[in-house]
Amino acid sequence: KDAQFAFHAGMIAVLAVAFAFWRIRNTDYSQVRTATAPTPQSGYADDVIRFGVAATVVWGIVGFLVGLVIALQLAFPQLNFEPMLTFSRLRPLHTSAVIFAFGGTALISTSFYVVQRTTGARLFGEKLPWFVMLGYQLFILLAATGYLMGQTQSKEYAEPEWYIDIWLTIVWVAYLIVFLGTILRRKEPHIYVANWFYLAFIITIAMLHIVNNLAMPVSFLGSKSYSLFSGVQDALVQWWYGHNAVGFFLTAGFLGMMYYFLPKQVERPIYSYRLSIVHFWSLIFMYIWAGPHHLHYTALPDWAQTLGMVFSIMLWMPSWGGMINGLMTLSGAWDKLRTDPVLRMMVIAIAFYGMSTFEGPVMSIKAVNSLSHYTDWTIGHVHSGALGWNGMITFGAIYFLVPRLWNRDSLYSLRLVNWHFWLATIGIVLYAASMWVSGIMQGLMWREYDSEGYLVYSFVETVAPLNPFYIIRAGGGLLYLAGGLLMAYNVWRTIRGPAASRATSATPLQPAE
Ligand code: HEM
Ligand code: HEM
Ligand SMILES: [Cu+2]
Repeated sequence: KDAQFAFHAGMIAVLAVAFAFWRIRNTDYSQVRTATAPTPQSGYADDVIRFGVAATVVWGIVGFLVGLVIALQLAFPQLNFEPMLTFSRLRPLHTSAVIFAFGGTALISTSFYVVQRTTGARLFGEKLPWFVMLGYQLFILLAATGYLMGQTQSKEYAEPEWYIDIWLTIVWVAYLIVFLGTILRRKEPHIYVANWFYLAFIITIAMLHIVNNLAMPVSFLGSKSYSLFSGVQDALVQWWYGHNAVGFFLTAGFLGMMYYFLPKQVERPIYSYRLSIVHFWSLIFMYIWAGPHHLHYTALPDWAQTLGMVFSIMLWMPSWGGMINGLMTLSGAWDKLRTDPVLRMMVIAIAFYGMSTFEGPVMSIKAVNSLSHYTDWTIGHVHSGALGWNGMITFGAIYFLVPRLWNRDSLYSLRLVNWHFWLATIGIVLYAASMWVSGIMQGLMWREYDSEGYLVYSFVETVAPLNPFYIIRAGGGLLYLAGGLLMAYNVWRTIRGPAASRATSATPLQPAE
């Protein structure tokens, strides 16, 4: 019925034919004819993780690059010259590329790594993990090409249309089966806390995704659909989803990453295992109620807004429980920060996690939100969490994983890691600081009245002064992107470099770590 649907159908047809050819060329027919069962694989399933780690690096670069482009488009509107590449289409491309492509692929890859190492079991299913990984990449490609063609169902962070949502649901259920199946096969009676965080992320995202995307397609051969909800109910469901995407995708999943890679890198056990359990349960029970802080001063009933505010403020405690647990894991080993740039990356991630989860509860207070809402302050808050916490902890995990997955003695260059660290950190500071200034300025100008009760500034007069700050923000983004490119080079050289001196090419199953 429409060009977007036709394009996606064609794209899937081409990929399916290519996959069929690949299968035919790579099938061992001698085995088929003699009907011998393929030899069961032993050791950890790491191929799929190697693919995922490489894809994470690529998606990171793409996402940061598109971020830089839209930052420049806000500073220099003349850059909106081509309909497919306008700000309105590239913005969802950016948010999906960084959150779902970069963050999601990092979460799937690290969860596959962590669950095997902490259970002493091989990933459940031989082909299923590959189905999850490649199926998820297909979801990203469908979403991204859809945005460029102008497709959206107008729900932030849930823009793809119904058929892409259904595909993601299938992939996500397979992900749950792989993860749970591996846990059920564990050789270790105890389930390490990182797996709890990953599991909470997988289950909750499934629930949020399905409910928020309930919709009726106009035609089964067209892309347009209508949401099951309307009006304020639609808004509430959308921000229940949006806020918990932050809580479970960008927080719980990445805490799973922290709880494995940080103790491994410091070579110390987690500071307090009891604290990790307490803050896990309080985090997941509180996050789910805080969504209405995105709808302050809207048609949402007042009591619901206050409820969202109260739960947001309470969230401060479980959030900082995670931060304190991470930082205190370093007690007695702080000197390692001087020599280990990978550890430094993880620690600054935790510091930014603490900062953005302090800022968030403050912004959820209705009096503060009346100033910050709709302004660049929100954008600054988003990126101190996203660049500082999600970005940095992922970089740390990548630097940890690459030498181990490709069986190398060490990374190609620790000096480059150090450069990456400083470029990214200065980039974040420029980004967050410029957005605080422009955001608060914007908020104050919008609410300034003269003695007769008239607004002092017209809207356009509040836009013009933002320009210098948008240029500073783009500068910060450029530094962050440059750091990402150094990482890509470092990862590439590590993979191309010589194999480890103690060569053990296949990773055998080891007792749970
Ligand atoms: C080079 C780095 C980056 C740059 C230059 C950049 C730039 C931008 C820009 C210009 C916007 C639109 C702001 C507006 O509409 O006023 C934006 C939005 C957004 N970005 Fe980034 N970004 C970067 C990295 C990231 C990363 C790594 C993440 C997540 C992991 C992220 C998540 C988001 C989100 C969630 C939004 C939407 C915010 C909202 O609607 O409140 N960004 N980014
Ligand atoms: C206790 C933790 C947190 C609380 C209570 C919180 C609270 C808030 C509040 C009040 C807003 C502004 C809503 C508005 O005025 O429209 C907001 C926006 C946002 N926050 Fe947080 N935040 C927290 C942590 C984080 C973290 C760690 C991240 C990222 C990793 C994050 C990502 C976002 C995003 C993406 C938005 C923009 C949503 C949008 O309008 O598109 N938050 N948060
Ligand atoms: Cu929220």
